[in-house]
Amino acid sequence: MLELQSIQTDIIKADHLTANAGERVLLSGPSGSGKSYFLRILADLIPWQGSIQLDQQPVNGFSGPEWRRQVMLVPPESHWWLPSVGDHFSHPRQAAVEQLGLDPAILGRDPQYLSSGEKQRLAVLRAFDRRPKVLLLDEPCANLDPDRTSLMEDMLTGWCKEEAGLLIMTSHDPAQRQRMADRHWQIQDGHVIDQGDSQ
Ligand SMILES: Nc1ncnc2c1ncn2[C@@H]1O[C@H](COP(=O)(O)OP(=O)(O)OP(=O)(O)O)[C@@H](O)[C@H]1O
Repeated sequence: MLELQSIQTDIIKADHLTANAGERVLLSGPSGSGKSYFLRILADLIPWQGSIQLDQQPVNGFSGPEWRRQVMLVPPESHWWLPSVGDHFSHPRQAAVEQLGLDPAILGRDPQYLSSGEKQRLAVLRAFDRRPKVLLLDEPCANLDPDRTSLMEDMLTGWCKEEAGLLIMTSHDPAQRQRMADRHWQIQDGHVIDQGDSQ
């Protein structure tokens, strides 16, 4: 589904990586190794050389906005620009909001008063609404306690299964990798290496 070949920038290299629909790929590496940067390459937000294909179609076969709708990055700091949280969703999301451990009344609130963890969970739900094929998440559980982390992991796993979506997420947590990873990509000395399903 997603295939990368000979990716090269000043900071990151990747020889050949593939990931399939429905998979959960966990991206690890030391702090500052380039995990967030690599997600930005996949979203075609920074210059890079090489080849990235989605369903055998190269990036340049898509307009920029269409590529980023299909290969969607949710950064750790999400942006909210409408008066209430619910205004950002195309259809009612009460059930999903509850599944993430949030009070559905949050949909009526002003986004500027949300906590980091609330914003993080709602940003993922908002991304689901746009039906991406690939979801790129930068530490989606960074601001969540263990219970909410577990709810988020269940929701992400459900999305991969139900939508045949490909999830690529960064994580510093080996236990999370053990729970979630169908495939483990690791950044070592500037190279992104597929460690298979090794935990
Ligand atoms: N657009 C860019 N151009 C050049 N260098 C960049 C760019 N974006 C990030 N960097 C640099 O790339 C390096 C890796 O940063 P990045 O944020 O990707 O690390 P990370 O692995 O996600 O770290 P952490 O685990 O601490 O979040 C940093 O030195 C950063 O300054």
